[in-house]
Amino acid sequence: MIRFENVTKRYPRQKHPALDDVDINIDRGEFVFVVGASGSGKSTLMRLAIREEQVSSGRILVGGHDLRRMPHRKVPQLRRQVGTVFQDFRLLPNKTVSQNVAFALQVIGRPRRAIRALVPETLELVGLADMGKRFPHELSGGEQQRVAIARAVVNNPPVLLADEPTGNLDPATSLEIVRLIGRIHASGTTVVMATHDNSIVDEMRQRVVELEDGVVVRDEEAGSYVPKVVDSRDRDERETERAETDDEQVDPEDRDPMEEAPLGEVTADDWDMWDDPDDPEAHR
Ligand SMILES: Nc1ncnc2c1ncn2[C@@H]1O[C@H](COP(=O)(O)OP(=O)(O)OP(=O)(O)O)[C@@H](O)[C@H]1O
Repeated sequence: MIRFENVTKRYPRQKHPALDDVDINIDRGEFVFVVGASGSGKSTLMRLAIREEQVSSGRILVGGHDLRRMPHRKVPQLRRQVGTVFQDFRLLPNKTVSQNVAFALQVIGRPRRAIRALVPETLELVGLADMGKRFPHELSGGEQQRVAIARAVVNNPPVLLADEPTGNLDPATSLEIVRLIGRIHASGTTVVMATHDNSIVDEMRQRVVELEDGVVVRDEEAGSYVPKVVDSRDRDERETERAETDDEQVDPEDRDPMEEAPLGEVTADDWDMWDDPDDPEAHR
């Protein structure tokens, strides 16, 4: 379903690659935790999988489609097949809970009748049946994350990517969120979740891929996670390196030429691309 083949990602002017020769094969229906210390490359892996970034070398296949060769106009189509959830929820503050979830369907042109049915159904799935009329600021962090999850799955994508979805939540709420994602997985969705929260990894007992400085150092079925204590000098050096880069202007030459395409560009016939009958890889 998602295949990273010898993937290396170098950011401009960084001494070390963020990902270095990474090989991971995620089959349809799997639940995979991507773990590792801060800066190990987890978010980079996620961003590459939705083509927010491009690989420096190697290739990534999602549903059999080589992301390097995917035309720009197909990127919104890819992102409709891969629901995403982030640490900071990213809800639209001026829209209600229902409107936030409905918006994900409106931008892809789903008919009003379908939206009216799907939104309450999905809010019920995430345990927010009675909160459709509230605004994000009237919700707890855990509730906001449930809305974000509802928005990510309302279109029933085959894949859910969650990048530190519990990073802003207390331990009890984190567990509720990861159990909710577990239920979504049980209904057939392939889930990839980046985290450095060992308690949720240990609770779920799913496959664990561990990154260290951009390299896969462990790939284990039903794994657990014992975070390594990072030498504070190493961490300080890395943070300084990152800060120096952030201060610099990015040369336009170094920018990803495939900037994010607006979701509104998607047309109905783009759906065909996902299940390409001529593509032997598409159903892996
Ligand atoms: N846009 C960027 N430009 C330059 N370097 C970057 C960029 N994004 C990430 N990096 C560098 O790539 C490496 C991997 O970062 P990444 O954000 O993928 O790690 P992470 O494991 O997700 O960390 P965290 O858990 O703190 O989010 C780090 O050294 C980081 O400084």
